[in-house]
Amino acid sequence: MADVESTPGEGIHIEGLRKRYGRGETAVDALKGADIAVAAGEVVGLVGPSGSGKSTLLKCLGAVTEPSGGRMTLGGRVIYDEGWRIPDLRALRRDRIGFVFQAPHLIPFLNVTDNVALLPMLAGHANADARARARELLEALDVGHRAQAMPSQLSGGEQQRVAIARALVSRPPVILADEPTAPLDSERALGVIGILNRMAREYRTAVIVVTHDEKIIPTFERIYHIRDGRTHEELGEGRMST
Ligand SMILES: Nc1ncnc2c1ncn2[C@@H]1O[C@H](COP(=O)(O)OP(=O)(O)OP(=O)(O)O)[C@@H](O)[C@H]1O
Repeated sequence: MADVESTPGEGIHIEGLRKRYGRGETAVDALKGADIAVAAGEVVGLVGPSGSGKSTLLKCLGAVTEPSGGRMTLGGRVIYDEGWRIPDLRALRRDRIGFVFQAPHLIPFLNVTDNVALLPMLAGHANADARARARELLEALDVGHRAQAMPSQLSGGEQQRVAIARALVSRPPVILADEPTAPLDSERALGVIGILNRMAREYRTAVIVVTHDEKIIPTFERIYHIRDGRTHEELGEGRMST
């Protein structure tokens, strides 16, 4: 949408991504060469022990922290390339990256539709268009009947679906989900992963799920393990049924 143009539907790719915090003797190399390729429509897992660099990688992927080196392309557009970066990372975050967190973080004084429509409205889209797009997504996520409700009137699972609608509203080429199922029981956790798989396919979005959750790890076809700042790809059990 808005300021950042790209070819939609080409996923996210990083090569040799590095991140050093600080300098001199106290410098920490949190990422030493991370490689990830997620195609449009694909959902992958990202797992790793504490301190391995997961949060740093997620922040770089989400254009929250700039890497020290390496390359990233998103939706067919180069974002970072060995010290160079696109000028407007804020517009990129707003328009081209969807975030889903452990807690839904809905705005309590806006109804469900406006929670989903808020970002495109702030980005300058007509309110009616943004709300129509929000309602379409809420329908697709089976919460269309709650479109006028306030967040506090929704169940936890409904709130998480609204948060997924909000992440998709700008049709981002990538969604970054940080422990999206941690507080949920098995059935609800698998429900959320099922929805992310369905939405990835329908909206041609690449989805990266950072997780420790043993309930959902068997659902991934591919998993990136991060250890000591480097990624290793493994085939998962991929027992997804959506
Ligand atoms: N702002 C920072 N300044 C200096 N070092 C940092 C900073 N942020 C993270 N680190 C270091 O970088 C390394 C990777 O940290 P990161 O937070 O990415 O790990 P993580 O895998 O997300 O861990 P956890 O699962 O415990 O959150 C760690 O050694 C950490 O101490």
